[in-house]
Amino acid sequence: MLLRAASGALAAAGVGPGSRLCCALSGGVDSIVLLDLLHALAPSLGFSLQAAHVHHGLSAHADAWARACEARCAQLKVPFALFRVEVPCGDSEGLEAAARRVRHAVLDGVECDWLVFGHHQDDQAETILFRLLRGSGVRGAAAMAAFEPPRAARPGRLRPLLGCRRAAIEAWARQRGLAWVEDESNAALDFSRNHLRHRVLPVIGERFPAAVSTLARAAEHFREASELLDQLAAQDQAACGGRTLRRDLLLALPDARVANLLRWLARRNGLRAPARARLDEALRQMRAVAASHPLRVELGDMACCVYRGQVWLDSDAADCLQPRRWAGEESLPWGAGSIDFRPAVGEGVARAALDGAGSVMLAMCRPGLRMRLGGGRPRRSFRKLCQEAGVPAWMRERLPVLWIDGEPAWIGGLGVAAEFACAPAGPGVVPEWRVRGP
Ligand SMILES: Nc1ncnc2c1ncn2[C@@H]1O[C@H](COP(=O)(O)OP(=O)(O)OP(=O)(O)O)[C@@H](O)[C@H]1O
Repeated sequence: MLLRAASGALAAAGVGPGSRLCCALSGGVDSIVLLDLLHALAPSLGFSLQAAHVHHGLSAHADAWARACEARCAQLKVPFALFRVEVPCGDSEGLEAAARRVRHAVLDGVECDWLVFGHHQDDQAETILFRLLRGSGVRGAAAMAAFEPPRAARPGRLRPLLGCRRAAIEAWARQRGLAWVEDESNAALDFSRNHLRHRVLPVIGERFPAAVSTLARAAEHFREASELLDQLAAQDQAACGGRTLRRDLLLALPDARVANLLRWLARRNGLRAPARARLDEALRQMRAVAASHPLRVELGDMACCVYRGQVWLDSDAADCLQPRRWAGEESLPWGAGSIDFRPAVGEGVARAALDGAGSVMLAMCRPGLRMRLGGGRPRRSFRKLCQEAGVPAWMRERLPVLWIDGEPAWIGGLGVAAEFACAPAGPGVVPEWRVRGP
């Protein structure tokens, strides 16, 4: 039964000949059984198997767990990797959460297609209950996925035992005579999760004997709903103009859809989704101020920026705006956006000034920058130019400046310096700044 469930879950994720699996081995009964099952399935499904243990150094027994994992892998002739990590103390989310974050980060670096975890149905029920009690939304209530496909350089995640009960896993371990280690923290009732496991779920089970599988089923419904919300966010993003959103189109959407879209954008960029109250505040301000008013609202790991009719999420510290040499490229990256250089006639920077220059650099503003924007106009300081053009203070340090032999020739959002401007009907290059969210 357990073997069939695991094999079905692997097949559903497309695991087959050539797939490289790594069993995340804690040494506890769940992952010891998982390793046993994967080892049994590898020849018939044709995947290669390795195992990895993360040594957090937090428990007095940590060395013994690592040795037990290594010994079991040696018995099974499964290649084994041990990772020693340091868990930072004083994490705002607590030691357990910090350990989990460090563990996942190190496991993500394992050379494989799939990391395989021993989570089971009882874990799933505890997770959904725990998250609901913390007021989580649809996404959090979706709890854990049976599989998460590989992303960028990160291996995918598989949880082949997610449909299996803890009791069935323990029964398998006993029947096969497997040895495992007990994590003493699992018995400690002071952790909320353990409290749910040992105190709350048994009481619920007295009245609702199928509570664990029912809660796991509810998680699946939430997962479906969460996927639909993600699809809606992708559609809304496209309808609002793509990577940078058009303010007018975005604000034509109801609040709940704007919030859904901003959360989705944050997650897609590896940032923590902003708290509900911050999102509400961003929306309130966006709706309250005039369309032409620039705005920057902090949203935790990022900020929501509104400028010249565009809205984007900004996680870009100004110090990531690296100076770059321009040597005729069509486009250069600038923060999360780009500067595109468009050949033109009678506008932009004079081609001759660019071609004859010793160095053309794209960089931030430097102290003391002064520039004359038009023939008859006075030379002005950078601050004055920004004030006149209504560039908000938070935007100023991000403005790209094109420096020709150390002189400012163009400032993004402001214009071309009179000395470098292209003559009427002469060949020119127009730099175009494309602001984009992360
Ligand atoms: N120290 C470890 N080294 C390698 N894998 C581990 C380790 N600890 C846990 N795992 C893997 O994670 C699974 C879940 O473990 P556990 O329930 O202790 O973690 P969790 O914190 O509840 O979950 P998660 O780490 O996924 O958030 C285990 O079955 C195992 O596959």
